[in-house]
Amino acid sequence: MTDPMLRPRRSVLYMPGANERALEKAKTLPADALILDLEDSVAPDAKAEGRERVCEAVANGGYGKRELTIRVNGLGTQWHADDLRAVAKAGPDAVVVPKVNSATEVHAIERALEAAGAPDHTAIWAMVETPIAMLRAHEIAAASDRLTVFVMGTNDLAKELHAEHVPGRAPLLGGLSLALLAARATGKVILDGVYNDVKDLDGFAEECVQGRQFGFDGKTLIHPGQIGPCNEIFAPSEAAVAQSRKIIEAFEEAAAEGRGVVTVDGRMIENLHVDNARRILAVAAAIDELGS
Ligand SMILES: CC(C)(COP(=O)(O)OP(=O)(O)OC[C@H]1O[C@@H](n2cnc3c(N)ncnc32)[C@H](O)[C@@H]1OP(=O)(O)O)[C@@H](O)C(=O)NCCC(=O)NCCSC(=O)C[C@H](O)C(=O)O
Ligand SMILES: [Mg+2]
Repeated sequence: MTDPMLRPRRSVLYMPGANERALEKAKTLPADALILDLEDSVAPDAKAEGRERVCEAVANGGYGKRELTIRVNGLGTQWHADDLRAVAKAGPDAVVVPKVNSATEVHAIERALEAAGAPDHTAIWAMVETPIAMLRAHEIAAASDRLTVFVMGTNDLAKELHAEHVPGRAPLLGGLSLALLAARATGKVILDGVYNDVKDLDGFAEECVQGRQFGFDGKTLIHPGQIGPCNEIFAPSEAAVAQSRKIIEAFEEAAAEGRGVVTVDGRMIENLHVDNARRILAVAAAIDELGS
């Protein structure tokens, strides 16, 4: 794959790091990426055991092409430093750090990974999930090249805002937009937050469509049943791929005749639409490559 930023991250499944059955089951699930969690889903008494278990899972492998990440406990917790040291040794594709609130914190994480000898391929995925992180989203995203992905923490954000979870997510839209603006301005990938009602697949699909329309690259998930619909919704549709090919072809024909603008199906097409069509084809090709 040419561009690591184009790696498919439609479906990114969290699983409790202390749950051996889930860690094993994940090897067969069609998620693009996995987050082996040491934070919210692991009880304080099980943190040390969970840490050992997820690091062992990464070292043993068996997850195929799925991108493998570990979510550590947050800065300022009693587990953070030990988690980072263990993760640096295990060398997953990324370390997911919750509640990142400033560029200074990103630099501290970066230094800790370097000091612990983390391999270069272990990226930082920063969770943005507090009001201050929304207001500082750009400084956080721009703080490091090692930070490649923003992950929305919409449960924590709603909690901090004293907001209610409602269909359409009106109370969260300001924060989602700020994080998206920051991610796009700095060339980072950005993943939408989780949908808590694992039985409500209609509501889940609606939220996936909303996330895709907003511009998110994919969504974080909590249950295997959410993977299939999420993969489908975040992949370019056959119609979008066909339309992209048509746009590129029509524009190239026009350009050969010295024209910089053309219409396709009655709509104006300029260079920027062609760039977008090429991006859609590249995303579709990366998804095909993953499946092969
Ligand atoms: C939400 C769950 C607690 C539901 O669990 P359960 O009722 O046991 O589910 P099922 O009986 O339907 O499970 C069916 C089988 O699937 C396996 N399973 C379930 N979830 C996962 C998973 N996430 N990864 C892998 N495998 C999974 C079960 O083991 C069953 O397998 P089998 O027995 O072989 O049939 C549960 O789904 C769960 O724990 N989900 C993850 C919770 C989690 O990780 N939470 C933390 C991340 S979300 C977050 O932190 C939010 C963020 O920070 C924010 O602020 O927004
Ligand atoms: Mg959270």
